[in-house]
Parts: sequence; structure tokens; C-alpha cells
Amino acid sequence: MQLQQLAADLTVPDGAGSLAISGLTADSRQVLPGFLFAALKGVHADGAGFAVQAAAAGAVAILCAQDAVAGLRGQLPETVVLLGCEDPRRSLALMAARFHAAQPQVVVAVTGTSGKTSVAEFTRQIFQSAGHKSASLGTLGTVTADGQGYGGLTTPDPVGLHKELDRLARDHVTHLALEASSHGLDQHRLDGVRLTAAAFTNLGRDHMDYHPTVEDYLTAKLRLFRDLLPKGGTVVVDPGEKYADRVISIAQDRGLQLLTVGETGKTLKLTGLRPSGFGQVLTLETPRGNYTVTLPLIGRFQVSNALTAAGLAIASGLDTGPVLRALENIKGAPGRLEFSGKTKSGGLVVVDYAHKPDALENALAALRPFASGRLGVIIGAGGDRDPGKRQLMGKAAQERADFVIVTDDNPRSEDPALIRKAVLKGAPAAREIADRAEAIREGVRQLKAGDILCVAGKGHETGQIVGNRVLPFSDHDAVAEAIAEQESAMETGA
Ligand SMILES: CC(=O)N[C@H]1[C@@H](OP(=O)(O)OP(=O)(O)OC[C@H]2O[C@@H](n3ccc(=O)[nH]c3=O)[C@H](O)[C@@H]2O)O[C@H](CO)[C@@H](O)[C@@H]1O[C@H](C)C(=O)N[C@@H](C)C(=O)N[C@H](CCC(=O)O)C(=O)O
Ligand SMILES: Nc1ncnc2c1ncn2[C@@H]1O[C@H](COP(=O)(O)OP(=O)(O)OP(=O)(O)O)[C@@H](O)[C@H]1O
Ligand SMILES: N[C@H](CCC[C@H](N)C(=O)O)C(=O)O
Ligand SMILES: [Mg+2]
Repeated sequence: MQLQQLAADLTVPDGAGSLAISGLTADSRQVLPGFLFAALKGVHADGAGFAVQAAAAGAVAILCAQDAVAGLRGQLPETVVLLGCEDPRRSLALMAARFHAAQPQVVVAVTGTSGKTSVAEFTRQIFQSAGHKSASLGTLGTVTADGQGYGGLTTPDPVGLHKELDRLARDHVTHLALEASSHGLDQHRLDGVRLTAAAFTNLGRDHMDYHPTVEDYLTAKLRLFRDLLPKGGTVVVDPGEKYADRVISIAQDRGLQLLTVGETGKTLKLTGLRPSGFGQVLTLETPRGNYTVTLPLIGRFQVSNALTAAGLAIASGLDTGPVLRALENIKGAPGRLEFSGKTKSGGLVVVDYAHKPDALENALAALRPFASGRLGVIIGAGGDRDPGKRQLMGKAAQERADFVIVTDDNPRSEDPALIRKAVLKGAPAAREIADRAEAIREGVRQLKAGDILCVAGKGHETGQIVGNRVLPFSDHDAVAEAIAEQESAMETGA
């Protein structure tokens, strides 16, 4: 693609417009001959410091902040075109959207502290049930009816994201639901995505290592509604959620369509809710009539997630009746309150991805009614992530469970003992078992008939990040092994 097409909204230096660009990247290590390299200021490094390496690797153009142009000019060969701009992250994303131009016809996005993966997955399943070739994209990677692709970040970098949207569209995927993380929104990873509708789930404690204040965290999330959703788009929200008023006022100020769900919602108004076996029966008032829906999932929060997903599907043009019928066959996202095993003694083990205080409270509250005996939980906290949430997670676990085991999650570059210590501050009565597999074994050993054990924090993950190595680890596998070991010990009378 020619530089002038790629940089349609920027001033391209004289004579450089016809320069052919063969690819884009913000990582000098990924540059190939003919590439444009975007020099971005990051959390750890300044990309401008890698411009010389990028040029040596074959970059023919460099996108950078306007005030970096003069400094870089002297360091680079004359032939390398320097493209200064106000906001290089935004410009890179818009370029990526032009370079990888195809997108599914309908793209919806969801943001919030918890529930993004679940809402994106439910929305995909509803789209699919209406006969549309569909995908979801987020923490689980790309999920389609054919299976799951590799996942890294919740919201991929803009070049990777637009490449994936282009691939999906070429693969005839017409409907896509994607997760918008606060990091992704703040870093303009989603700019250039053509959205039909956007939803807000909730805002609780997370990522206070990255966002200086809750207001800053909320502001990042609100970008989805303020900057990314175009005029004519629909905002889906439960007005009863904390901070929903901020989302609604943006929708009103910008004249966006508003679709509200939940007890005080108008389009999908929840008028009744009762448990039924391992599910819940919802009664709903809608402009298309009243419905009774049996949701095959437990937990009040899954009701919110299901209604938000239904709202996104309706905002995308699907009919209310079939959308609500589709909820009756919805499957929970992998690793979210997922049944993982049953011990011979009659205890149940559930794997859940709660790794923030609110999520943990909600997951344990959802399980409590099903525990005729004790409710136990295994928790840890990730390294290189918001340290302030650790003690609060410990506290939530101690308050809501009958026994707590504190173990390692993904320590990353941190000392795992110090992470556990912070969690234990909130749960002084907990047992500490560093090794996650051993913690799960011990949790399983504790189970008697009617007890439930919730293994929290890692959900669908298949690795444990220790330092910069990813060691194979799956909570589901560890649970299966612990149950099998216990059974063979019982058989041999050990
Ligand atoms: C803190 C954070 O979000 N960092 C993201 C950010 O990196 P950065 O720009 O700050 O990186 P940096 O290391 O400071 O480097 C600055 C620039 O120099 C470049 N560089 C660096 C070294 C080199 O040799 N050459 C080179 O060109 C880098 O490519 C980068 O462009 O932009 C990168 C590209 O988009 C992301 O990969 C990276 O995610 C890191 C790996 C990460 O761990 N992010 C997590 C916290 C994250 O984003 N999580 C969210 C939230 C999850 C949720 O709760 O839902 C997610 O969406 O997954
Ligand atoms: N609407 C909700 N409100 C509160 N907690 C929720 C909600 N939905 C899910 N949870 C809890 O949060 C955990 C993570 O859910 P999910 O993966 O859907 O959220 P997410 O926003 O995608 O999280 P992440 O940002 O880590 O990707 C679940 O396992 C559950 O414990
Ligand atoms: N998307 C989340 C994943 C956290 C998963 C948890 N197991 C941990 O490592 O903290 C994050 O990047 O904060
Ligand atoms: Mg997610």
C-alpha cells in the first residue's frame, strides 16, 4: 500500500506519498524490508530509541510523535521517511485499519472490570444460533464454532487485531463480539474498528498499578462510548450498575441509541428471578412482549452477563424472541464457574477465573447456595499486576468461604512468597501452600459430601508464568489428578 493511502489523515512529506509500504509494526524486532515502524512511548521503553535498529532492518518510514522528528532526523539515513503526528498510537491503529481493511459486517464490543469474556462468548453463541458465522475475540483468543485459537492479551495490539479482523472477514465471519480492556482502550488498540454496538458490564477494583486513579480507569473504559462507537451505534447497559450513569450520559450527549437491561432496564427488564436446579428462571418484560427464560447457569452475575449479551445481539438487528430462546442453550465460557470434578466422597470442584475482589465475592456467592456442606476456595494473585487487590482478595475469600488455601497464581517477575503474604494479610486464617498442584490436592482431600471447592484465578489458562517462563499448568488437569490420586489412595487403603 502507498504511504499516502496508509496515512490518509496525516501530512506526508513531499515526494513520499507513493512510497510502497509492505507491513506495519511498533516492534523494531519485527521489522522486515519495506515496513513502516511506529516509534511509541511505552511503559518501559521509548520506541524512538529503536528507530535506528528498525531502519537497519529495512524500515522505509517511521511514524513518531511530532516532537521526536527533529531528534530522529539526524540519526537516520536520508531515505527513511519520518512521519510526525499528534498521537502515534492512534495513527498506528488507523493505519492498521486501512492496511488490513476487511472487518466482519457486525462488530460489537464489551468493556468492564468483570464479565467481558463471558459477554463476548455469550454474544457469539447467540449470533451463531441465528445462523450467522460468528466469532468472539478476547482473553480466550479467537473463538468460533470450529474451536479456539491462541489468546495472548485480552485486546491484542492494533496491528495484530486488525490483521485478525481482516482474516475473519475473509473467512466469511459476519458477526464478531470483542473484549475491550482498559489497557487496550487507553493505548488506542481498538481505534479504527467499525462498531455497531458497545456494552458496559461493571467497574470494580483492578489495574490500579496502571491507572493512577479509579477516575482514570473509568475514563479509559468510557473511551469505548465517547470515541469509538460511531453515531448511529447502540450503547447497552444496566442502569442499576455503579457508574452506568456516566455511560448513559455519554450516550445521551452524543445522541447514541440506548438499550437498557436489568431490573431497571427498558428493553430487557428483569421482573423476576428464581433458582432452578443448576440454573435460573428469568422473567422479562420487553417491548416485544413478556418472556420466561431458563438460563442454564448459576450466579446473579451470569444473569447480568446474559442480558448484556442479549442486548448486544438485539442492538445488532436480531429479533428479541430468538435471542432470548438462545439464552436457554448458552454455555458458560471455559473456566468461568466451570464444573471440574466430583470426589468419591461427594464433594464438587469448580474452576473459576476470579482474580479480582469483586469477581471472587460474586463467584463464592453464586456457589454458596449449592454447598450443603462447606465452601472452600483456593486463591492466589498474579505478579506484575495491581498489588492493592491482593489483600482485598484474601479478605473476600475469608469472608465468603469456610476454608481458604492461599497459593501461587502467575508470579511473573515477582517473589511469589511476597504475593502470598499480601493475600494472607486479608485472610489470616488461611492455609498457605505455595505449590499450586499441592494446594489443589489438599483442597480436594478436605472435601466431604455436600462440600464445594472453588479453584480460583486461572480459569482456562494452560500455563503458569514463573519469571519469564510459561510452565505447563491447568487447574482442570490438576483437579483431575488430585481426584484420581485420592481415589487410588482410598482403594489401596492408604
Ligand atoms: C503495560 C502494557 O499494557 N504494555 C503494552 C504496551 O507495551 P508498551 O508500549 O508499554 O511497551 P514498552 O516495553 O514500554 O516498549 C515501548 C515500545 O518500544 C518497542 N520496542 C521495545 C523493545 C525493542 O527492542 N524494540 C522495540 O521496538 C515496543 O514494541 C513498544 O512499542 O503495548 C504493547 C503492544 O500493544 C503490549 O504488548 C504491552 O502489553 C504487555 C505485554 C502487557 O502485559 N499488557 C497487559 C497488562 C495488558 O495489556 N492487559 C490487558 C488487560 C487484561 C484484562 O484485565 O482484561 C489486556 O488487554 O490483555
Ligand atoms: N458480570 C460480572 N460481575 C462480577 N463478576 C463477574 C461477572 N462476570 C464474571 N465475573 C467473575 O469474573 C471472572 C472473570 O469473568 P470473565 O472472564 O467473563 O471477565 P473478564 O472481564 O473478561 O476478565 P479479564 O479482564 O480478566 O479478562 C469470572 O470467573 C467470575 O468469577
Ligand atoms: N487479563 C488479566 C489476567 C489475569 C489472570 C490471573 N491468572 C493473573 O495472572 O493475574 C490480567 O492481565 O490482569
Ligand atoms: Mg476477559
